[in-house]
Amino acid sequence: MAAKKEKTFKFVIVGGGIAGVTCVEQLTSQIPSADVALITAGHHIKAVTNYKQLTVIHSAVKSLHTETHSLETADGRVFGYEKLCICSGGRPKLLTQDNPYVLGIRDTDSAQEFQKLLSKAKRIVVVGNGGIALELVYEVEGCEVIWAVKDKAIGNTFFDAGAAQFLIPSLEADKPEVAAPCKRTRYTTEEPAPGASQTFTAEPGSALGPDWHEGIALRGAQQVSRRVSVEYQCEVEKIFTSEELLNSPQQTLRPESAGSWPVYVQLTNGKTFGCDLVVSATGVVPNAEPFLHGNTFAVAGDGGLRVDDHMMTSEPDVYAAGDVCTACWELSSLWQQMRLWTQARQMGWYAGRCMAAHVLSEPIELDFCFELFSHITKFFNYKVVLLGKFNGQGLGSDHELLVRCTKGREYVKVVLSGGRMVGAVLIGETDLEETFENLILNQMDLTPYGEELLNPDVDIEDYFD
Ligand SMILES: Cc1cc2nc3c(=O)[nH]c(=O)nc-3n(C[C@H](O)[C@H](O)[C@H](O)COP(=O)(O)OP(=O)(O)OC[C@H]3O[C@@H](n4cnc5c(N)ncnc54)[C@H](O)[C@@H]3O)c2cc1C
Ligand SMILES: NC(=O)C1=CN([C@@H]2O[C@H](COP(=O)(O)OP(=O)(O)OC[C@H]3O[C@@H](n4cnc5c(N)ncnc54)[C@H](OP(=O)(O)O)[C@@H]3O)[C@@H](O)[C@H]2O)C=CC1
Repeated sequence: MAAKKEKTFKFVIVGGGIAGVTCVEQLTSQIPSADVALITAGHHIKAVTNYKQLTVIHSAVKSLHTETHSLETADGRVFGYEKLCICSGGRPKLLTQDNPYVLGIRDTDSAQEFQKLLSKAKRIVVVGNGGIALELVYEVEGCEVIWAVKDKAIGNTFFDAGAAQFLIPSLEADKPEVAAPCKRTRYTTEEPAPGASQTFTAEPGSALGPDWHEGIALRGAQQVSRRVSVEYQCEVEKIFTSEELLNSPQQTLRPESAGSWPVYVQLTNGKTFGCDLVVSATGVVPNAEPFLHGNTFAVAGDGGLRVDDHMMTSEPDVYAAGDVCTACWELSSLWQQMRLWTQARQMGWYAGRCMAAHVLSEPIELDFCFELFSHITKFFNYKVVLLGKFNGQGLGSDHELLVRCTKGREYVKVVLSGGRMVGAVLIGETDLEETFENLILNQMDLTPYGEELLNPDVDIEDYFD
């Protein structure tokens, strides 16, 4: 690299999302005198990073040179590092690039863009069957929603068909006046400090995370409340603009409909829908590219930087955490990676601890939070808790399920393998999460209890205390 290093920091963290900020917090608490730089492309950083030794640089990293331990930012500056942690997150894996009618939702800017376009929309098509789609189809009002999913049931990334069936009536009912309470710490974003170095580009900001739609009106241009039609087992065949459609020789639409919408989505089930906007809620791609060129990072099949049980990539002194990385250590049989806020925070925290431990030559073991998968969220105004191998992931036919369901109130599913609990899905106010978490962790043989385990007349909490 020709340019001279402006400064060499002990620690450099790239990315001001939850993973990067937690990593900084952990490093500065472990080694308060450490010289730390946070380099981030977005306008905002998550939460407060109020440490004297912290230098915040608002610019995107353009290239990384692991041999010289340096990186170059979009505004042409070069910084050196002793240890680096890449927390550059992910971006939406869009159905198609550069189509103004196809939108992904990731950060504040894209959510505002969606809100603006929605306010003029009468019909939108939502494609995808994961977290964003589940939240959107429930929250959007004043607009018809066509929801196209690949699977036989809704919410494939979180649920099985039973849970989906439990949830579906909520899409048809009116929303309750009072939303289920949120008992989680809320994070806010911080404006850049006055005078802080920054270049505003079209760079991605941090992912929105839990509760992102609270306080944002997701309202379309119609007088209807919620109206969702689900198109099952189909994918997008083609997306046309109105003009393309009118000029197309094989017109598949009814003539009266052609030309009345700005964009049309042809699905593999043979149906074509005109709409004002297509939301591509089709997953995330790790933001690893700026770091790859000229280096020899090991990259996982999903495009993430492979990390070991110390959050280290294959390049010396380079760590990674959050959505950009792929956990490639020998995983616990009860944990799997999902690109979630909680995991990004746990990884950032643990990466910070590992970096500090390595500098201080202290031993460090894989954190306990990677023992058991747990995720608490809210879908369709129900509290949802997912534990361990909640969908029998990787168990093949070697598992049995116990299910208890009360329509409109709760859905409880337990996954057992060899008589031991290995996962659970809890929807509604079940109060079972703590007991089940313990039963999964202690791997007690539950064979003697059989179906009694879910007997609503047995106070299971007392039973296993
Ligand atoms: C709409 C939405 C709702 C969600 N809801 C939930 C939820 O309810 N529960 C849950 O658990 N998870 C949820 N998630 C997922 C969760 O938000 C993410 O998994 C998590 O925030 C990822 O954090 P991160 O720090 O790894 O990445 P990000 O938040 O993406 O942060 C990456 C940071 O890196 C910066 N950056 C990127 N490239 C560069 C570069 N080249 N140079 C410098 N900086 C760079 C970005 O500006 C950003 O600051 C949601 C995600 C979305 C999009
Ligand atoms: N409450 C929560 O916990 C929330 C979490 N999130 C997180 O934010 C991130 C982004 O959310 P989201 O975009 O919904 O990602 P998800 O990974 O949750 O879901 C993506 C969905 O899109 C499907 N899909 C992928 N490609 C296509 C395609 N070409 N055509 C049709 N469907 C496709 C996937 O199916 P398949 O799985 O078969 O590939 C999957 O159903 C995720 O990491 C998610 O976990 C987001 C919102 C809320």
